[in-house]
Amino acid sequence: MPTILPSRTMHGPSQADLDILALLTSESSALGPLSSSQPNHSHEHRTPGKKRQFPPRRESPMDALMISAVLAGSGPVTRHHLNHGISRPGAYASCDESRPSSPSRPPIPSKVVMKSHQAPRSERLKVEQEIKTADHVPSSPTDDNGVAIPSSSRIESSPLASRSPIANSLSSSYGSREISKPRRRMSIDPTSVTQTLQKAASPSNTNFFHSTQSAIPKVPSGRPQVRCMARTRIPTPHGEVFLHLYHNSHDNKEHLAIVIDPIQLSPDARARAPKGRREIRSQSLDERWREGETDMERVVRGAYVGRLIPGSEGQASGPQSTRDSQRIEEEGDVLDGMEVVDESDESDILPLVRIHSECFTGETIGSMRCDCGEQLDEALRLIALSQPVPQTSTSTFDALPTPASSRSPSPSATATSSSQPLVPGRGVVIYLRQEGRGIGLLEKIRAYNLQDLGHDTVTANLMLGHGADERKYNVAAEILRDLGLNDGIRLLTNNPEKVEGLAGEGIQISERVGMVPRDWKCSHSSPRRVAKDLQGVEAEEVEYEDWRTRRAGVGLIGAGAARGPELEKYLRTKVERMGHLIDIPDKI
Ligand SMILES: Nc1nc2c(ncn2[C@@H]2O[C@H](COP(=O)(O)OP(=O)(O)OP(=O)(O)O)[C@@H](O)[C@H]2O)c(=O)[nH]1
Repeated sequence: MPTILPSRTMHGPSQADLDILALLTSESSALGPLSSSQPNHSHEHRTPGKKRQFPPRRESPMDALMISAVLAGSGPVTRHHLNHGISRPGAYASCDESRPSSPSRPPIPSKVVMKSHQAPRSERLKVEQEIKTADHVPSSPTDDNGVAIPSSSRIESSPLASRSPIANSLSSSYGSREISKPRRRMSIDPTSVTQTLQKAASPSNTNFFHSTQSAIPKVPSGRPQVRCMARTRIPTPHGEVFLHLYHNSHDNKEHLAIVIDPIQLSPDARARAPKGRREIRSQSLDERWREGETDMERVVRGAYVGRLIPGSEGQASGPQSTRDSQRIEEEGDVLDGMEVVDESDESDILPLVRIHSECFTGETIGSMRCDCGEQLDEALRLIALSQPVPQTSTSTFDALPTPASSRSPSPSATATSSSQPLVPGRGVVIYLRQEGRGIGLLEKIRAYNLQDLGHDTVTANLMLGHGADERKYNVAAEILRDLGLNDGIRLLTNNPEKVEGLAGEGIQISERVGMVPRDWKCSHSSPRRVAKDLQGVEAEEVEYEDWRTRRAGVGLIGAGAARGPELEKYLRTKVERMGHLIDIPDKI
């Protein structure tokens, strides 16, 4: 009877099949022997009680990447294809694939193909060399003061123009990402200004602007120098503010000033403010940084007036002295040899100032170990609050701390109780990077653990070998001076050391305003308790005021949802332009 062979046997293995089988099962195979060809350990000589000896493990030179690529029929792959991707054209574009607006997209092949994003190293080095040569400017141009203008400060008309054809062609074939290095086109990084300042600074100020980041900053003997490097408008729950970033010659921290000055932003606020009110502006930002700087350079660093409008070029500010004399001339205050009316004498509220020290835990993760987050929020709210102009001149107020002044009413209380017309609030939060009262975050975290063992904040600091409070206020004083806020401010604090520290640096503090925790305000002025005795609309109003005080800001963790057209645009851009993995809802 004929034997019925399985179909595979009927066709019989080809010579190629047999060769592959031989290769895979041989001892020298890269994949190692198959189980059927495992060495038979039963033949090994085994001494009783001794562990069995296995031959040394052989690492396969093949890896999953290679195997899957080979199986997908993508041609030769080696493990040295670092930075080469296995990708289908159109990969990462799952949304785009279904988009009707991309009909020109080529059909997606089912086969995976290898696509190199990188040229061979020798060619890449060649391109880099080309670019370096193209960027090299043999003789550095100088500004009018003879100070060399570094390449970072020059506007380059056409960065690719001076490259050789080979660099340009390689640039296009490899994509600009690989070959173009980040380049600055405007003098927003004022290296030349640094040099100018270094000239002006005392010889000991060689670390000004920290040209060597790793160097331990030297503390100059005199007052620290500060410079506002940039400012920008930020919309907040308390209105729009101008964030100023400062560098200084004392430490290598970037301290900040959050300026609230609505007259710079809204004609309505300007109209409501007393006529002589001056804008709070940084002198160091507004001054000329180098000869020939352009308006656009000034606008980009924030030295502009009013607000920036999309599509416009912005109106660059002039150096402050020029602006002031221009303003006086425009307003007709200078009349040949006649009396000059100083409008600044007109009654106005003094700027409210808060010197705030950084607190990552309180401000970022909403730690309830301290009220720093709330204080920051509350300070901005109080500064932005419209208030009546005080009846008596504040300049006669005793500024120095007294027990009575620590209970000084907050501006909100004054604002709501008075029937006087209100003027827009103004002032600044100086945000000092003095985490943990100057000991830094690491040490503060350690201090928290000691506090968890029962010690208070001061003892914990001392146990770690620190002072109870290691903060200084000299940089803050210089920032206030730069903003023109050194001759009469209201200081928002309960901390007498701050008052003394600032006064010692020459800042004239006309009044101290208490920084009352919101919860205390609620329970001590007891709107809820009062509400219990009230009925109807009145009770609702008191309760609403209580809620409003507690939830004054929406920026803090757990305090509510941030919302607004600018935030919406920001989120949309992240999704549409930057590929963030989140769907934009139909209706925001
Ligand atoms: N070392 C240490 N620092 C803390 C602790 N809790 C908060 N801080 C820091 O304290 C600083 C805030 O200082 P506070 O003493 O709360 O307040 P203040 O600014 O001196 O005083 P006010 O102006 O009245 O608010 C921030 O830098 C916080 O990081 C703590 O437990 N230990």
